[in-house]
Amino acid sequence: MVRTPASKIFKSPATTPGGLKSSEEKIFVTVRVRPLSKKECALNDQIAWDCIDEKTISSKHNNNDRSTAAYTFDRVFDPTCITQQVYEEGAKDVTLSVLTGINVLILFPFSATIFAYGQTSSGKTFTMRGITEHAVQDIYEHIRNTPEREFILKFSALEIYNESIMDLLNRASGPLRVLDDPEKGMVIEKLVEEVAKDSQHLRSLVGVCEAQRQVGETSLNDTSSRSHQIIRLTVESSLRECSGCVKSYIATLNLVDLAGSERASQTNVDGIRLKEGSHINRSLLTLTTVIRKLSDGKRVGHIPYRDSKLTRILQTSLGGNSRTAIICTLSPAQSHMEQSRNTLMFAARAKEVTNSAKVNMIVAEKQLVKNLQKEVARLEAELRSPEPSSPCLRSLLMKRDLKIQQMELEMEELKRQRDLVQCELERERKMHRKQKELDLFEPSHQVAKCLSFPNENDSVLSTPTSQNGRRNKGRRKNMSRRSITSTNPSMLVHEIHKLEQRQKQLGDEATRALELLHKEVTCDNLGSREAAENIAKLLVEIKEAQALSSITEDTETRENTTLKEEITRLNSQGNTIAALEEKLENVQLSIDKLMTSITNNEEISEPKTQQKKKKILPFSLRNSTNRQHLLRSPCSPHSIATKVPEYEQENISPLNDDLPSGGDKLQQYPKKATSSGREDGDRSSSREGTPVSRRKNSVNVKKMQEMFKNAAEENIRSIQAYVTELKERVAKLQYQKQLLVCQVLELEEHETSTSEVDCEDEIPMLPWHLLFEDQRKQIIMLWHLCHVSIVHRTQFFLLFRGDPDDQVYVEVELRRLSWLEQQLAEVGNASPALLGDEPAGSVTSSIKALRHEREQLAKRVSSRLSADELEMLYLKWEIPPGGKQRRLQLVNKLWTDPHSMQHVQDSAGVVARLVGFCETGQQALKEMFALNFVVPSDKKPWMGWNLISNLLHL
Ligand SMILES: Nc1ncnc2c1ncn2[C@@H]1O[C@H](COP(=O)(O)OP(=O)(O)OP(=O)(O)O)[C@@H](O)[C@H]1O
Repeated sequence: MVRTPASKIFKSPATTPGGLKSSEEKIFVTVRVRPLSKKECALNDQIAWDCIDEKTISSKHNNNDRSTAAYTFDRVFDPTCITQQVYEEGAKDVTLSVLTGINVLILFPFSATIFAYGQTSSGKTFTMRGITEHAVQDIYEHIRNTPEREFILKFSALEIYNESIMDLLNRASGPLRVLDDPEKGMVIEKLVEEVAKDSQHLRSLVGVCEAQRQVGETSLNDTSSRSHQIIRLTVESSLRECSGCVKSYIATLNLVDLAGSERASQTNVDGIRLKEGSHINRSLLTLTTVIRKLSDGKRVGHIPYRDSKLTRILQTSLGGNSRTAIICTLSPAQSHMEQSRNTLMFAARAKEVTNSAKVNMIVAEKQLVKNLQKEVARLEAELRSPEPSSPCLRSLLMKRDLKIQQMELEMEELKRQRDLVQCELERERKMHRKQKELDLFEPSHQVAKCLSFPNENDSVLSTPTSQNGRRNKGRRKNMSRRSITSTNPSMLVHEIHKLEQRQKQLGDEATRALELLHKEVTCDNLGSREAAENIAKLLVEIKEAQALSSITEDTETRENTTLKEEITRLNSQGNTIAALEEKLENVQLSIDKLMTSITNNEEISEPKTQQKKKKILPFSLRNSTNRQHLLRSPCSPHSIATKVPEYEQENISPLNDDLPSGGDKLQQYPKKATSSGREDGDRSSSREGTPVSRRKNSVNVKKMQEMFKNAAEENIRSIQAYVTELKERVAKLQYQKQLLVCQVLELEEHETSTSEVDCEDEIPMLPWHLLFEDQRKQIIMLWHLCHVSIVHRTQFFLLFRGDPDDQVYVEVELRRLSWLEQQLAEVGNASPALLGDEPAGSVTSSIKALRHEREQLAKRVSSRLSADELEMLYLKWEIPPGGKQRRLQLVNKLWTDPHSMQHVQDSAGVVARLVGFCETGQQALKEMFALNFVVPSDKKPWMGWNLISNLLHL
């Protein structure tokens, strides 16, 4: 027999089973009147008591004192009542309160007490035996009817004999001490407690105790109990399958069979029996006193629990945290009238006693904490165990892991959303900053930067037809969108207008220069006829070019035009610009011819050359604008200073009034000789046509011819340079127009796709990881909509996890699926076959192919997964046990919820196991996805999907 100290059981709990303060519950008091015994009958003893009804008993022969003649109790059992009835109506509720009356979530001590009180031979032992038997019976019946809970019944028993506490399971241990434990309350030291294996075992233990109890013969009772007996059943209960919380409790049932009060005169005892009777009576007297005091409501005063072992042990049951029932037994005999009356008086007092939890509240709370700590320690130990002891716990752990995973995903999603918001915020900040900058600075600063020619590599206008073009298109798209959005449209318009104005200025200058040149050549026969014709032709062409470029006119009226209006205007002038370009080419050719003709000119006459020299000067000087570097005459200050020092000796003065005076180098020019003017040196006395002067003139003419030639060449070169610049500007204009058209198209597309109102300003590109997340979600949804192979989905999902190098693959996949989805939407039932070679098929065939794929995967379940893994998956994916085709059910659940990333992740995990996807060789697999760049309309197979599926031997 395994015995453990039961001291812990004897404690003083202080709260009710519900965890609340104990209710103000009175002790349940019943009276049982036994039949007249044989002896009493033999003595012709009369029945002194009359059970008037179920609750009232009265004395038959005490008519003089009506006030005490009738006693009312919770129940009065007359002699005909059997013990079962007494149990059912007087003790059962209290008994079951240790089993059903408790619904606490924690370990918690509670006690129920049933005891029999009455004079000797009144039937206490007789009644309590029956009560114990029925209680045991009910307890085990309840255990049988409550399979969800696990019960442990522990048995201990003691007797108080002559004020000594004896262990009825271990009498050899001798008298036991009563101890006051600060946490547990009152405890009986070293009291043995034994686990009852079953009801039979429990009954045998009860039998052992009865056998051990002190019994003696008195004149009133052959087997008179000479001690108070307390049988204690401790019930520990817990839920077999706990769902996250601790639902266990502990409660005790005290079955007390008191010794009977007796009068020595009646029992005719002496010696030991007398002594026993004396102790019995004394302890019963204390009990009576305690009850009387408790019933008087004088709890604030001293309650003499400690005056006897009995009251000390029953302290909790009397006014403590206990449900208590007292069965007062009565002999009906007239001869025991007074004793019976005392019993009834005791019963009446007991009826007024109310149990309360106040007394041991602190102790109970400490106990509560301790019990909780114990339970936590137990659960922690179980969790630490490598092998969870019960399926219930395994399931719990798995659910917890899933929950953690789910929370992690939610956290990731929250982080992603946070990043998006931050990105948006940053965008707003940039917009704000930019707006401030625009307010502060000259627009052209930024516009000039924006409008600068792109690098050769940034072929913005090229169409993305090549593979590289496709790969880069996404980047280009972002780049061009960025360039659009980083430019203020009004600034672009402004810049276009400025450009056009400058172009107009150039044209004007060139025209003026040519007009003068033409005049010089034609009027003064300075050049050859061919040169003159060339210049005339050139002039016409320049004017035509100017006329064509008159598109730049009225810029002031277009200051307020919008970017789109400007683009429309430039578009409408596409032919004009092209014509201008062509015209400029002609101008270039004419200039070349002119250059050639002037260079080869040998027919320039000397006087005309001299006249020409005089008249050329104004031309160049009139054009001394900010564009002097373009048009320069032979007499221009720069040319004179550097190329014709002879002029300083020839006293030739400029004829133009526009010439600058004072401090200018032109003051050094020789004055023209006049009839009225004084001449100095050889030049003053010389005459035109004289041999000397002719000789001199001949020399000078040659020099002048040379100078003119040089000046003309230089002027033409200047015009050439102008034309070249003009051509460049026209080309730039053309380029800008095309760029703007592209940007506007992109802008419109962007506006349509995002519905963002403010797209004209800068929109920072999303960080790749955010873009990836978004694109991957789209892809997952498109896979679902297009019934794409789940192996393909798995491969793609596991291979492309957001690495920057994945960008092109993700984009291609997205485009491909978008196309496919579009086809499905447009054609209705036309869709590329999932695993076939034809890109066009039907939705039905795709679904069929997908179903076939799932069936194939289902066949792999048993071979690829262990039994344990499979069971876990069934549990996780909620495949009911005992169902048909559970493997197929499992596979059919995979990849069915595109909205849940957790579902997708889990699905990919399972499919990867089934197809044997391994982490190695990922790059090679990625390359396979890259193979599928063929446009489906090319009637070529979707190599990516087929190839991978074939590799997986499906
Ligand atoms: N309700 C009853 N019906 C029939 N017989 C009874 C009943 N109650 C008691 N008896 C009989 O009365 C006798 C005395 O009963 P019991 O021993 O139970 O009295 P007791 O109160 O325990 O006495 P003590 O205090 O001396 O131990 C026994 O023989 C018992 O069988």
